[in-house]
Order: sequence, then C-alpha cells, then structure tokens
Amino acid sequence: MKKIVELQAVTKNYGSRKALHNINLNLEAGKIIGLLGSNGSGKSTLMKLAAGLIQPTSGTIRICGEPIGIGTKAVTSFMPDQPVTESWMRVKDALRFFSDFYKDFDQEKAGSMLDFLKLDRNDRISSLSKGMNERLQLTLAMSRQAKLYLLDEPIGGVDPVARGKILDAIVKFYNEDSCVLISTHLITDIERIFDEVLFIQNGEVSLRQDVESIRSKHGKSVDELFREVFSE
Ligand SMILES: Nc1ncnc2c1ncn2[C@@H]1O[C@H](COP(=O)(O)OP(=O)(O)OP(=O)(O)O)[C@@H](O)[C@H]1O
Repeated sequence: MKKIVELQAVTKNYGSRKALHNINLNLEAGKIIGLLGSNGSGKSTLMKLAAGLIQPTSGTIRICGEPIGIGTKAVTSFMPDQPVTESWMRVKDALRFFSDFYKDFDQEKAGSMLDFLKLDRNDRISSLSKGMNERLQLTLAMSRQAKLYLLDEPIGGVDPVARGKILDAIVKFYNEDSCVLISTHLITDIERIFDEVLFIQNGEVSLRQDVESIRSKHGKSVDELFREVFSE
C-alpha cells in the first residue's frame, strides 16, 4: 500500500510547551483514519505539521515521499476548524476562488457535492448557518484531487441528522488513492466511516488499530475503547 504520510521522530514544542513528542507514523492510501484524543492532546498540531503550516521542532515529515514544501502542499487538502472563505462571498464565488487557487480543484465534483449536501450556489456565505458553512468547507476541501485530506473537526457544528449526510459525502467523494485523516470528538457519530484510529495522548500516539479488530478482538466500539483509555 502506498505511503502517503511518514513522520519520523517528530517533536513539536511551542516555546516551553510540548505539543507532540517523538511521533513515528506511516499512513497509507485507501484509508479513512480517525485522529482521536482529548483537548490539547496535539491533534490540530499534527494536522498543521502535515499541511506544512507549522514546522516541527525536530524530526522529519514526508508526504508522498517528499519533504514538506510546495510539492507536498499541492497534494494536501486541509479543512481547518475555522472557515477559510470570506463572508462577502457567495457559495459560487468560494468555488471560483478555490478553482483559481488550486490547479487540482474539480468543479464537477464540487457541483455534485453541493447538490448532495443541498447547498445553493447563490447563497451568501454570511447567511449560512454554522452547519451549512461546514458543508461548504468540506465541499471545498474534498473537491481537490489531493492525496492527503486533513479534516479538523468536520462535523462539530452540524446537527445529528446532517452529520450522517456529511459522513456519507466524505465516503462517497473520497478517492481510494488518497488518505483521509479526520480529527473529532464526536466518535460515536463518525466511527462507522473509519478504517483505522489513532489515539493521541499528551502529544504521543498511544494506540493505533484498525476499527474492525477493535470490534472483533475487544468486542467494543471505538467510543467505548476511547472512554476506557482516556478515563480520568
Ligand atoms: N500556537 C500555539 N502556541 C502555544 N501553544 C499551543 C499553540 N497551539 C497549540 N498549543 C498547545 O499545544 C498543545 C496541543 O494543542 P492542539 O491544538 O494540537 O490540541 P488538540 O488535540 O487539537 O486540542 P482540541 O481537541 O482542544 O482542539 C496544547 O497544550 C496547546 O495548548
């Protein structure tokens, strides 16, 4: 299986605060992976490092075999936990903006996703509810033909019914040559789409397992295992 992400001995400190410590990790294509951990455990830091938005304090990161740089940013699509669009835009302007900015932006895929997620191209972004805005941000992120999708809390603001719709969209529109890394606290809602999960605790990966074996070997859901491992 093709390696998409490789982290070797990656440590990230913010001043004297340690966010990640000596992470060694390979993530392969064809997987949707859950990045799970309590508040402040280092999930967003890991995503920002892979997206090339911040630099590690030590260690090396490669995406599709290349060190972080222009080449890796071209194949990495990051949906941060804050919207990346301007409020004056309409939905269609956001699509045009992404299409101008990213060579790999697939307008046709974006159009299908908008329809699937029931977004109107003429709506002003400022008039969208938080949940509708999340649908738009997800459409923008998933419509790139990337190798690595980093989705930071993609369903935090949406109601339980809409969550199902968004998860269905991720599964439907993701391509098998890529890897999707999703951070979330809403494990029960989202675990059905994960192939694997990574538990991150105090800046270290404490567990990595495929979801099927959590169910068959441990007889537990991911949420149950998470609560057990992270009980305070
Ligand atoms: N820009 C920053 N400056 C200083 N410390 C930071 C910065 N960003 C994150 N941290 C610290 O690094 C650690 C990991 O933070 P991070 O945001 O990666 O956690 P997280 O798992 O995404 O948390 P949450 O689930 O609350 O979003 C925390 O102790 C946090 O306070």
